[in-house]
Amino acid sequence: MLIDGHGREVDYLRVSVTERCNFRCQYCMPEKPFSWVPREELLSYEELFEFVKVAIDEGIRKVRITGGEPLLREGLDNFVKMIAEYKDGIDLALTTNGYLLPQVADKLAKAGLKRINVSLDSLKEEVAEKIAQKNVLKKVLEGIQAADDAGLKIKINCVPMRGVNDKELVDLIEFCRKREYPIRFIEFMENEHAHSGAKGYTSEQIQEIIGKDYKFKKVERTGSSPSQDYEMEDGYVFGIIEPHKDDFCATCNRIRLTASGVLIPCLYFEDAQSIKEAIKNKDIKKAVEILKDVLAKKPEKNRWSEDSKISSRAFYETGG
Ligand SMILES: Nc1nc2c(ncn2[C@@H]2O[C@H](COP(=O)(O)OP(=O)(O)OP(=O)(O)O)[C@@H](O)[C@H]2O)c(=O)[nH]1
Ligand SMILES: C[S@@+](CC[C@H](N)C(=O)[O-])C[C@H]1O[C@@H](n2cnc3c(N)ncnc32)[C@H](O)[C@@H]1O
Ligand code: SF4
Ligand code: SF4
Repeated sequence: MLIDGHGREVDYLRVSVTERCNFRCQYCMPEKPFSWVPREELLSYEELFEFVKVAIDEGIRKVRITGGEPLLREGLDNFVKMIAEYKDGIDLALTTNGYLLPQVADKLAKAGLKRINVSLDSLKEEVAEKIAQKNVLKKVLEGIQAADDAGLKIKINCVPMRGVNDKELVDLIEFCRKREYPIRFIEFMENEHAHSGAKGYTSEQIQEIIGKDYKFKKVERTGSSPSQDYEMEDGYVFGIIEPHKDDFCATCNRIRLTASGVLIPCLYFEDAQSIKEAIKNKDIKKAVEILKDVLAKKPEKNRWSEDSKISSRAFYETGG
């Protein structure tokens, strides 16, 4: 079992397999072109898997593959298979923008993937294009359908943006309710990499918008999810991820590994340590040592309310 410096059990590893992306979402990426970390600096799937094995052996029970856009990295189904076959009962999931799912959903399900969280910010072609800076909606919707047909459990993530998709929250809820997908609205987290004009909503404002059309009540928090759930009168549950608060940090159960081997103890903190050399040298003892040290130094909660209101972490690098 992995216990952090605040006595919390950490059993959730988020692994980013690439920082590259085929979208340029205005809340995540800069307007100006920028260069990626060179490919040779990334860990191979075999190397990432070496660390995943170490982490599972030490007590990780939930692994989420993310990015950038994880489906851009070739051979992802093999990576999924390696993890799925390593140990029974691992909650193995993926977070994706969905664009490439039509081609790969079935392969991923066959490889052992169980769950998939898809970002869907709009049901209008031109709005989706404005957010992603690319005409994406048709492929994303096909991708969600392909994942559903492949038997994957689906959740939808949406970042409400001021003056962009804020008129569509109810339509998005209806889309998800019909298909029995939970939807989570994520408060836009201000960060140095997002488009300069990007503005989001607080949880209270999101509730106010949804409250014009629905009655709902807060669901008591259980487990470690950062999402605060709300139940509608017919029992449909949607969530709001409220990163500007820190109440969910008390039950934080997660750490993050970037594609270049950096182990990040908290979404908000600059402190991180690399496991790259240890893994490349097949020094498992050292990898475990670094993992435990990162956990020992894991902060108690985010410092959003104390520090500057802009995070310097890039979401496409940490995997969200
Ligand atoms: N502040 C904060 N936000 C988080 C954390 N984990 C996830 N989020 C936010 O929630 C978004 C969606 O997360 P997902 O990738 O869907 O993963 P998840 O919410 O753990 O998914 P489930 O396993 O289905 O509960 C992330 O991109 C972040 O914006 C966290 O530890 N802290
Ligand atoms: C970084 S993306 C990586 C996976 C995949 N490309 C996707 O978009 O689902 C993971 C999640 O981070 C969220 N995200 C990115 N930038 C964000 C921001 N500034 N504020 C809140 N959520 C953000 C996205 O909406 C997405 O749900
Ligand atoms: S949120 Fe996901 S899809 Fe959008 S730019 Fe960031 S990594 Fe790409
Ligand atoms: S903000 Fe940091 S401490 Fe809080 S839940 Fe996220 S990773 Fe954990």
